[in-house]
Amino acid sequence: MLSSRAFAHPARQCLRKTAPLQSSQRWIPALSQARSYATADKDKVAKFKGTKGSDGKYCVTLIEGDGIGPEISQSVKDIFAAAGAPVKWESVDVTPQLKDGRTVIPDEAIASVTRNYVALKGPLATPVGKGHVSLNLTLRRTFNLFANVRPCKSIAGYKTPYDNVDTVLIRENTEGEYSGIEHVVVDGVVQSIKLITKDASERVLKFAFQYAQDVGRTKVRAVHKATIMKMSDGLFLSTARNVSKLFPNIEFDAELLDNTCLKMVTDPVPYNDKVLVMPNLYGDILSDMCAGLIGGLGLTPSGNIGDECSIFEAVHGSAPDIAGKGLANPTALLLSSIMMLQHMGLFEHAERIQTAIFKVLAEGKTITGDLGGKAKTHEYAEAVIKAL
Ligand SMILES: NC(=O)C1=CN([C@@H]2O[C@H](COP(=O)(O)OP(=O)(O)OC[C@H]3O[C@@H](n4cnc5c(N)ncnc54)[C@H](O)[C@@H]3O)[C@@H](O)[C@H]2O)C=CC1
Ligand SMILES: O=C(O)CCC(=O)C(=O)O
Ligand SMILES: [Mg+2]
Repeated sequence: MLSSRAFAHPARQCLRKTAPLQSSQRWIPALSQARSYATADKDKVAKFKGTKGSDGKYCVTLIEGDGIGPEISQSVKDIFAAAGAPVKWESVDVTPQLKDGRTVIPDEAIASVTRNYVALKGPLATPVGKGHVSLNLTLRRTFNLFANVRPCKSIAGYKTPYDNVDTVLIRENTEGEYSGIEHVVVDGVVQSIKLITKDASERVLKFAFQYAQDVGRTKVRAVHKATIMKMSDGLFLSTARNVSKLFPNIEFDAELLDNTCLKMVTDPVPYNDKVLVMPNLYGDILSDMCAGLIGGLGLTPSGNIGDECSIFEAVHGSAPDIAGKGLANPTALLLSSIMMLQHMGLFEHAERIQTAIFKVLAEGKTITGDLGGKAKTHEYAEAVIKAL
């Protein structure tokens, strides 16, 4: 495991001042367009964006998570309250339970997400080797959150060796190498099955093309390793080719994963007009790598999108090395909550909060240790509140 010091960006001393981002940064397409991803069931489509109560507030499920989760969740709660965002949090516990030998999420948590359609989630730790299966994966599977959208954009004012990074990765979120289907063949030999289905590939690929169209990206690129995994990645790739025919205005091509890694760390800018779509594990790894290009895991958000509900979370994990010390950077979870507000159609609140975040980051005076600053998590959150 990396220490926070080892993780700090090599360019952390090179902060420079520039103007905060002028234009709106929208990662989730506009409300009407995004509906085309959703189910044909009208009642469900209407609720997909969250439900407004009689008090004018949207009830959103909050899973604070492990490690740094409660600290960064507190920042989101404080900033939303100060910004007057019409969101009422419903906190739920997701301590895993064993039912018939399977890890399950407590019924109350499932009921809350089902009722609210929208959730914000802190990181959840997964034990290595023996122990419960990943709750992150369990949540994605339970709610059929088939597409994980992971944008990564350079932060104005925070200098890294890479300028103008603006990548979007869409990761298949329910199967692939994350299927967790493993068994011992004979003593000393284990087998892990990578499951790829046409149905799951097709739905994430359609989502990726639709997403590209909605956010004005002109190209979709499938990232694969069909040279080696000829059948599984082969199926993902052939499905991508078929789906591309439904979107004649979007250019489609494909690239081998290892080559993508090389090209991205050499020059990420050619990826700025594309949406990259890929099987589960590739998206997991590549999204951490992208975070490294812009200053680290403290900065990158994500959204797990399904047909009926969505869970927004940071790309990073529970960061046990810094947990409980007030050192965590809450920006990644905050930007995930901005994606959430955009998804809910609350664009004005999203814009106001993210403008304040980018202003504080660009000023560089009150930033957390991962970015080379000295501010504690709550001090950074207070600076954002002042900037609102
Ligand atoms: N979606 C989720 O909930 C995820 C959960 N995990 C779980 O998290 C646990 C820890 O995993 P690691 O490999 O250590 O990855 P990690 O992402 O938790 O941490 C990697 C490095 O990044 C730093 N870091 C991460 N988030 C940060 C933040 N907001 N501010 C400042 N520094 C930050 C950490 O201090 C650490 O040095 C594991 O149990 C893993 O299974 C890992 C990734 C995603
Ligand atoms: O569930 C986990 O333990 C890890 C998940 C993860 O790394 C991710 O979603 O990016
Ligand atoms: Mg990951």
